[in-house]
Amino acid sequence: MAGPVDRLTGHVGPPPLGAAGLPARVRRVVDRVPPPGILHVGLGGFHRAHQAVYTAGAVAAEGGDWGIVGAAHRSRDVVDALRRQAGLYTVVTVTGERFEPEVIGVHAATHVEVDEPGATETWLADPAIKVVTLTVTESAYATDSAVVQRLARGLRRRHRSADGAPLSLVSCDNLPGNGRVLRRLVTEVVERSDWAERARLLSWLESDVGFPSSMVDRVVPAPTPALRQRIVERCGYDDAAAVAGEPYSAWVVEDDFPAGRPAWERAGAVLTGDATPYEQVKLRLVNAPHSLIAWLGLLDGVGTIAEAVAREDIEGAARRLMKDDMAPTLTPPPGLDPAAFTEVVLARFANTALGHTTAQVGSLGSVKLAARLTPALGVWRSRGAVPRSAALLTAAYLLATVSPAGEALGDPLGPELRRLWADSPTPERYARAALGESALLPQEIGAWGEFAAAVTELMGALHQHGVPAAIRAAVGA
Ligand SMILES: NC(=O)C1=CN([C@@H]2O[C@H](COP(=O)(O)OP(=O)(O)OC[C@H]3O[C@@H](n4cnc5c(N)ncnc54)[C@H](O)[C@@H]3O)[C@@H](O)[C@H]2O)C=CC1
Ligand SMILES: O=P(O)(O)OC[C@H]1O[C@](O)(CO)[C@@H](O)[C@@H]1O
Repeated sequence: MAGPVDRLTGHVGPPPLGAAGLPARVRRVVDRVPPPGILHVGLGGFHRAHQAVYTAGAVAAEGGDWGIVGAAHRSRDVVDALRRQAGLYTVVTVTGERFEPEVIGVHAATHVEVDEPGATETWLADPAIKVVTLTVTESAYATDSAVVQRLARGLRRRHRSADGAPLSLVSCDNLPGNGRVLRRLVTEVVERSDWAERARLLSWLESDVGFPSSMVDRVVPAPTPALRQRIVERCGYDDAAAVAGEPYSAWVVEDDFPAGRPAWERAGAVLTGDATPYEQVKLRLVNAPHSLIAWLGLLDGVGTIAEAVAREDIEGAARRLMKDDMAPTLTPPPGLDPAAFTEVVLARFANTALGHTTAQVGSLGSVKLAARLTPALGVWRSRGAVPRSAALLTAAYLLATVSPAGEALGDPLGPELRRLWADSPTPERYARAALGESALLPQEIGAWGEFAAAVTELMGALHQHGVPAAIRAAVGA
């Protein structure tokens, strides 16, 4: 089938995905979209290239009614595309040499929450839904967030109308103990409510609702128009919901599913009793260096993670952060060697085909630092030793946020930090104000004099002498 005709040029565009059969080189993972069994909140790129891929693999291997209902928050783009494409979209695995498209078709329904208020709650109350997954960014984890409020209301409806059918909610955001955090937040919303059935609802949450923690890992940059164009060229169809990701992918999930789950292990996921050691490794040996590379790169005007890590000084700084300051705070899961893992991570970041921008990884800095850095700092403080690369990470964040690139990073603390910088535009005064007064680090760490001194010194080096000199000052390299 031909695609749309351009009214000005008469040019016939490529057909949309789903309008005709797939080219032989593009595999469709599941033959038919399964009936709904999972509700996913946050229909972003990561979900499409991670949890949906594992679910497609599980359904292909073992079947099951595990179709996904995808809830987008505000943007219609992905929902409209998936509706047009009968739930199909392409995930392309990319490296410099590889371009491997696969078509996923597990989304049974989609909606946009702001356009269809109540739709997420209605699905949550439906006993066909046995699992809820979430990728809503770290900043949505607060009792007053729309996501958490909506989940609490939906669970209340389920408790009433579906006779309390059990289910599990799986956070797939990068937070330590993400399942426990989510359980605590939902519980707090119910506790503070004036709902008459509050006590019964709380005991049902305790007994019948699982909140497994999970470790998620795959670099999935925001999709670009260039990716869409490449798919037209390579696959012969247009796909407005396509997404690209690296070959590496991991998912470790606590096996707490009272109503059952897809056979995700058949697609490579690890089901475990405790995801904590995996989460710690992920946050400290993947996310923390990712952030350091992003902020150092941003300070030097470097656009992508791959370009930044191609610089020997920045790669060296990331390696030292992992080796000196992060690995010694970990109890890794059996079989994981932090030194070998470090090299795997650096090679992943060097993937030039991803085009993962320093601005994307550098966004929402204060929220990410709380998950990626603060717990390790607590360990160092109790040992009485100052982690120098972690101080460089903090200094790079603080300066990048007040740099010309800073405003676009969308950090909730950004406006306050820019005000502090405007009031005290020297590294010394700014560092003191930022570490002392803001909610950047918990008070006990913000008030850790030796760490603050190292941050101040390294911010001075970054500001006056630039990135390479500051890296040398941090670790003597
Ligand atoms: N992109 C990646 O490589 C990885 C992402 N993640 C996690 O997934 C999260 C999302 O990443 P992407 O999908 O790449 O980002 P994205 O920007 O493509 O998607 C974010 C999604 O979150 C939704 N969202 C944000 N605030 C919301 C709210 N208040 N209510 C409902 N939905 C809300 C948005 O609608 C959007 O669908 C990350 O913040 C991270 O926690 C984890 C590992 C890898
Ligand atoms: O969340 P960020 O910092 O934008 O980074 C992109 C993603 O790449 C990863 O580090 C790789 O899994 C994710 O954890 C992270 O979310």
